[in-house]
Amino acid sequence: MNIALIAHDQKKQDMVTFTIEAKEILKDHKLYATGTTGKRITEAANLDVTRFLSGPLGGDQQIGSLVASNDIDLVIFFRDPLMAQPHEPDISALLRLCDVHNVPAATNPVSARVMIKALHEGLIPSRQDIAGGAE
Ligand SMILES: O=C(CO)COP(=O)(O)O
Repeated sequence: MNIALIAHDQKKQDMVTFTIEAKEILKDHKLYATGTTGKRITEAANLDVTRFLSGPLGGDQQIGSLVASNDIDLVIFFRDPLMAQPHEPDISALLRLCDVHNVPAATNPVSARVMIKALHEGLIPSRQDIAGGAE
């Protein structure tokens, strides 16, 4: 399965903690991340991550494009709800695409833990299996 991992600066430590905790599950999947988030995950959890641009430079949009083309099965995006981001439209667009294409998205650590458990138990459908259904 293809998993996108994204975290705003004040949430990056939460993402590092989450990925270390979920490493045994995450290592069997293909991981994608925005630039700095991916770097932190690779350094801290030693997981293989395909990195895109940093969020403010277009990374959210790059991941959004994968969501739109049915190439992402799960998005874990720890947003900072207390700080305005210069690329707010990109953030909203990415989460909007998750809803358009019915892709599960977790935006905080508790929902991410629930989601990763569901993934491990086979409860999250592969986009490739249902591709075409979202038109
Ligand atoms: O800004 C982001 C998501 O909106 C994350 O980008 P970075 O992972 O490069 O910090």
